[in-house]
Amino acid sequence: MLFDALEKHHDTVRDRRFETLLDGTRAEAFSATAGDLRLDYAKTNIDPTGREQLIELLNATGFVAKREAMFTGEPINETENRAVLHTALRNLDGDPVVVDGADVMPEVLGTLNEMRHFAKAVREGTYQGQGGKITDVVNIGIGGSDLGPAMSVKALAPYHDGPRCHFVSNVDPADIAAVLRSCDPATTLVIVASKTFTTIETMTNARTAKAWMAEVVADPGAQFAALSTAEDKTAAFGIAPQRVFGFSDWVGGRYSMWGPIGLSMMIAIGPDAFDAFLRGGQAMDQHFRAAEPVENLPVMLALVGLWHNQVCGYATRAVLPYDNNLSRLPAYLQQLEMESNGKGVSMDGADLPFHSGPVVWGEPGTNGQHAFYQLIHQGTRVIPCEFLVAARGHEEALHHQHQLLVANCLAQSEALMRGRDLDEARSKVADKFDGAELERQARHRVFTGNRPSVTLAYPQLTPFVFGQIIALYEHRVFVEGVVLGINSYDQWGVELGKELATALQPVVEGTQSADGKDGSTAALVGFLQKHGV
Ligand SMILES: O=P(O)(O)OC[C@H]1O[C@H](O)[C@H](O)[C@@H](O)[C@@H]1O
Repeated sequence: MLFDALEKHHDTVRDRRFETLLDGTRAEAFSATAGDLRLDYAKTNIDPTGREQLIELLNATGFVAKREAMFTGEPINETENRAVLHTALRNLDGDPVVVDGADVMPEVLGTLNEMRHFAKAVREGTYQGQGGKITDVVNIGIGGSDLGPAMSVKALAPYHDGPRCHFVSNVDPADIAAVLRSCDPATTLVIVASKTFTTIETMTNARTAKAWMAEVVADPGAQFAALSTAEDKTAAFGIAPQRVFGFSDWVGGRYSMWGPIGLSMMIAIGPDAFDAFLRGGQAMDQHFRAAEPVENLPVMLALVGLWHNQVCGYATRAVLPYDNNLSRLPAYLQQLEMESNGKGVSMDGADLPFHSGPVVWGEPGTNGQHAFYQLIHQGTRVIPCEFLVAARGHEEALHHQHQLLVANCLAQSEALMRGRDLDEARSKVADKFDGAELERQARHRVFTGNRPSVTLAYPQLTPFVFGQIIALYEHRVFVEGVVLGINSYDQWGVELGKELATALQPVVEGTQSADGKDGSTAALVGFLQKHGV
């Protein structure tokens, strides 16, 4: 089996204290830098042999050829027979990328230019709403058409000098109603972001927004823009072609914010800062494509992930940004990683003989410290943690607070590694208790330690650095997918629920009976109907 040798090796290192591995050279040897990023994975129990075995495993998968196949536009999304080319969206120098015999770059760069013109016009007021300059932008989308731009606008808040941006995703009317209540229809631009332009939540919200606008302005369609691969459908919705920004099916939804789906971000921070974001992604692409495995950040991040999930058996991964502007990063990564690598069969359709990708979750530090870190430190399950931390924030006058933030981040990874043994715990409470009570109290204060973490450090969350970070995570998903032998670029697992929801709608509305539904579903429908659904 794929991970047999690694599992055997794990048996030989599992009881070794991490801190005993940390001699004078390990911190450098078990970290990697690229561009502005430093990835430290020294606080794990991966030793030179383990790392060698992980790299051997990677090489045995034909990784180098597969990486090249992705960058050169081969249809590596085999179940949908599509190329996977989000990297082309940040290929700003325009080197040809050929799909089905044609270079896609002229069109990519052409659309990018159209976006720049439109974003500039919105920001400067040469494009206006029917009541004057645009004050608010409402992006209506879900999944990849929401999480990327919503997370980014928050991440790059210090660079936000355009109109206010709002994001509506949920079909729950509470979401759109709250946003629309805060906007003036005469000065609002609505962006309908949907790769397929069929997603029921997005289309429902888009119709609601159009009706809201139609109550006030004469031509609501004139204040709508669309981001989609389905230009026929955007026209049917009444959006003029000059405000439709198209892209191709080789851009996966969860990889799409580098192109038209990033329009709200571009309007918020301006085309130049958006370019810097793209340049950051491009710099990471160049690094990922060329660097040797041990120096390659996405490769090492992926191999560490595989070690923890598939070899050590740790089922989840906590992402803990000590950077409040990255508060939506965990949600974004949940889609990126879990929709990509949450698969039960390998590329050829056979059952996966090991676990697929981990559960990804998290919240920013220091907030999480006062909530769920208890379980990370003392719970019975080991949870590998990924810390993100900047040397500098953007609030120069409050730099001392930033230093406290950094100290907390470093303290957490140190505490997870070192722990606190019974002797130390005893000495902490020896002045308060004695005898059996001292023993009992001390045991509650023991930290086992040996809990792994990686830390991604960077100078400051600028658009350029942010681009590097996101591209790093994207390529990590690719590497993990290659080793697991799965297709990271489809998402059939979301289909069944969609189909059943469509079938259940008339049952919920009461125009169709619940007969034929399972007893639990029928009883829940009955309860909700009794209470007015
Ligand atoms: O952009 P859309 O076509 O509206 O799709 C929005 C989202 O919905 C789908 O169900 C997929 O699971 C996501 O990958 C996608 O990002």
